[in-house]
Amino acid sequence: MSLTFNQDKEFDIIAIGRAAIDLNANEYNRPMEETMTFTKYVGGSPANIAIGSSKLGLKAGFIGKLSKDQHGNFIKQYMEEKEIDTSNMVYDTEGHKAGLTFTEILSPEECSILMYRDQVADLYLDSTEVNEDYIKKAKILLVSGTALAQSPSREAVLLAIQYAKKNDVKVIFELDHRPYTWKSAEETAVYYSLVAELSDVVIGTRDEYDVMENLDSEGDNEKTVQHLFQHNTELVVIKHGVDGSYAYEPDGTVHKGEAYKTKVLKTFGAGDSYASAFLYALVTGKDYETALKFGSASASIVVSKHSSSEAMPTVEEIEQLIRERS
Ligand SMILES: Nc1ncnc2c1ncn2[C@@H]1O[C@H](COP(=O)(O)OP(=O)(O)O)[C@@H](O)[C@H]1O
Ligand SMILES: O=C(O)C[C@@H](O)[C@H](O)C(=O)COP(=O)(O)O
Repeated sequence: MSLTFNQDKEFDIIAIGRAAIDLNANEYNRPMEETMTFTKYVGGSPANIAIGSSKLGLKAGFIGKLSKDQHGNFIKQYMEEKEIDTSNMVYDTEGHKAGLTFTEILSPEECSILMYRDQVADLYLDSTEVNEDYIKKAKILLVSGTALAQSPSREAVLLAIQYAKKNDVKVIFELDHRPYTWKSAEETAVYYSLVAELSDVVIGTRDEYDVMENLDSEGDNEKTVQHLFQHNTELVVIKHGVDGSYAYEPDGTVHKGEAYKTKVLKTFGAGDSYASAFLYALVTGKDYETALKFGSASASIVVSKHSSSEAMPTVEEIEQLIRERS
């Protein structure tokens, strides 16, 4: 049984949350202390997913707040160049800045990100800036967990979810846990659980589900999915890095997705590229096994490249990789 989407909707996906700046180390395979130059890309998990979706041919929109400066302008211009609707991206008027993510590539397997997110504009998105008439036009509302970290963004996202559920819009919750802006593990677990239980699809790594369940050790996938299926969830995706990923259905069916090995330049970007291609496959009516392949292939392509957003692949690139590895 596959998820169904209202095909009469104008947008395939509307994402809500941060659109920020990635600054990826040019001198890599060394500590960031030794990196002297960076390349600037648009970043922010929901923005990356919207960009990836648009590159795959989906009609994508975005709800978010931008800094009123050159960074905000760069983000908006880039997303418009990628044919994302930015009519519901608003500029901050209180001097809040764009989120900056500096990336460190110590080695292909050892990467870390340094996020500057204090008082960032995206967390000041207000409920009055969330438009029901916009959200109702979408097949999917993509919610990023980090947007729940602080008010007023938190309430804006909860309102967006209410609008989605009222208007036959599927809610996809990408857990996207970034500890930097949360006050406590307990608070994170409360809001992650609340939103996951409201969502039609939940996507995350095993570690992120452990955060949602406030566990000190690795949790059990079966227990995770059984809890979520007692609520509104129709599909649970649990990612395990290079070990692959699983898609769980309420009837007990489990689908396994293998990672496609590649020459890794950096490990970040995997999750956002995975999500955009996985959702592309779902929205275009492919089965879950194919959706897992699309997600894994997209991630494999992006981890072999320098950026997350700019590196998002086309359908042809994904299908070619799947064919080559079959
Ligand atoms: N080193 C890698 N090589 C190839 N594919 C990878 C690699 N790391 C991750 N992937 C793919 O990307 C998916 C998501 O990666 P994962 O690390 O689980 O999520 P996130 O990037 O959100 O932390 C994995 O299930 C796998 O298919
Ligand atoms: O989400 C962010 O703010 C940072 C991203 O822009 C960055 O590209 C990244 O870390 C993506 O990693 P992923 O979650 O593995 O896709």
